Amino acid sequence: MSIALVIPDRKLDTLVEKLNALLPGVLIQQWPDYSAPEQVQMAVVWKQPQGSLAALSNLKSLQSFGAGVDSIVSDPTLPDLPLSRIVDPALASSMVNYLSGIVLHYQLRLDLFQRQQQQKLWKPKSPRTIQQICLLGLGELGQAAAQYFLQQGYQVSGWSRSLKQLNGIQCYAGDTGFKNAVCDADMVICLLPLTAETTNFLNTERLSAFKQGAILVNVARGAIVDDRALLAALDAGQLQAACLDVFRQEPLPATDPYWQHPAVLVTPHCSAVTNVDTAIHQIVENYQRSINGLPLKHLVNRERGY
Ligand SMILES: NC(=O)C1=CN([C@@H]2O[C@H](COP(=O)(O)OP(=O)(O)OC[C@H]3O[C@@H](n4cnc5c(N)ncnc54)[C@H](OP(=O)(O)O)[C@@H]3O)[C@@H](O)[C@H]2O)C=CC1
Ligand SMILES: O=C(O)C(=O)CO
Repeated sequence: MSIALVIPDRKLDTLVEKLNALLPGVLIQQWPDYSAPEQVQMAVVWKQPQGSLAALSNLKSLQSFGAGVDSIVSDPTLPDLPLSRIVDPALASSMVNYLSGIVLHYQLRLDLFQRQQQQKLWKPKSPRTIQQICLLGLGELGQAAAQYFLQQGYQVSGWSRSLKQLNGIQCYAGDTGFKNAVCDADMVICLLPLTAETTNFLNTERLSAFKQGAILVNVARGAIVDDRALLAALDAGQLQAACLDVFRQEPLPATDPYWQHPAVLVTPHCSAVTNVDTAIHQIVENYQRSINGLPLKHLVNRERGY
């Protein structure tokens, strides 16, 4: 009985400690130093190197250590096994917290006042109007954010692959639905998964469907945005600002124009990080399900890629 952790570049002491406490007798092995790879039934994976699961000859299931699985399913050596992802109210609450802070940041014009401070410029201005917020993606995180903003009194629209019916939220799907979802929104928040369909999805044409002067917040994945199109839309004033938490290349290279752009707020992929204290329960439950031949919770649809 064993679990393998294939999570490079992260300190895993707390995760190992908690797994040992909750699953006594289960051997926790860490890539690349597997001691008994043939004993591993479940692998907990995040940005795993290609081939890192090859030695796990009796592997039954895969558990992502995060919510988005793009970096996992893009591995051509990934075995064709059930893959589950993290769905955790604590993750959703962390995302909602970040997004509520970002809305206030722009409403209070902190972006402008920060620039003015650099010039020692004392120039008061009344708050920005943010009345309608659009969520691209109405899944676990998108719906949590949509419900929060609705409770705060904003008008909320949302867009997803399949059409939803959510009280108080204007829901849309499909190509024409996209335009209707974004056209009146003062802020558009991207919470789509990165898949073949969503790569470079926010291109020139789609950004031009946004309301003039809208603000884009991307907390999903960098490659969903066509970076050149976004920079052009900002420079032309089609968009007023962009808050970016995720990037095509992370860490964001020092030469990237986003760092210096006056209309861009860069945060280092920190809006919702997996909380070991809460996510551990899903990992343990899925391990127990896996060894008992039960379906995992929060399975990824491998064909759709999310
Ligand atoms: N920055 C950060 O720290 C974090 C970022 N993330 C990112 O957030 C993403 C969303 O997470 P989560 O809410 O849990 O994901 P879900 O899978 O629960 O929701 C995804 C939503 O996107 C919609 N969608 C998928 N593909 C399309 C498409 N082609 N066109 C229109 N809508 C589409 C889905 O539609 P439908 O409902 O019809 O299936 C669904 O509503 C993750 O994939 C991850 O990349 C997650 C955690 C932290
Ligand atoms: O869980 C995810 O998908 C993340 O991006 C965590 O940072």
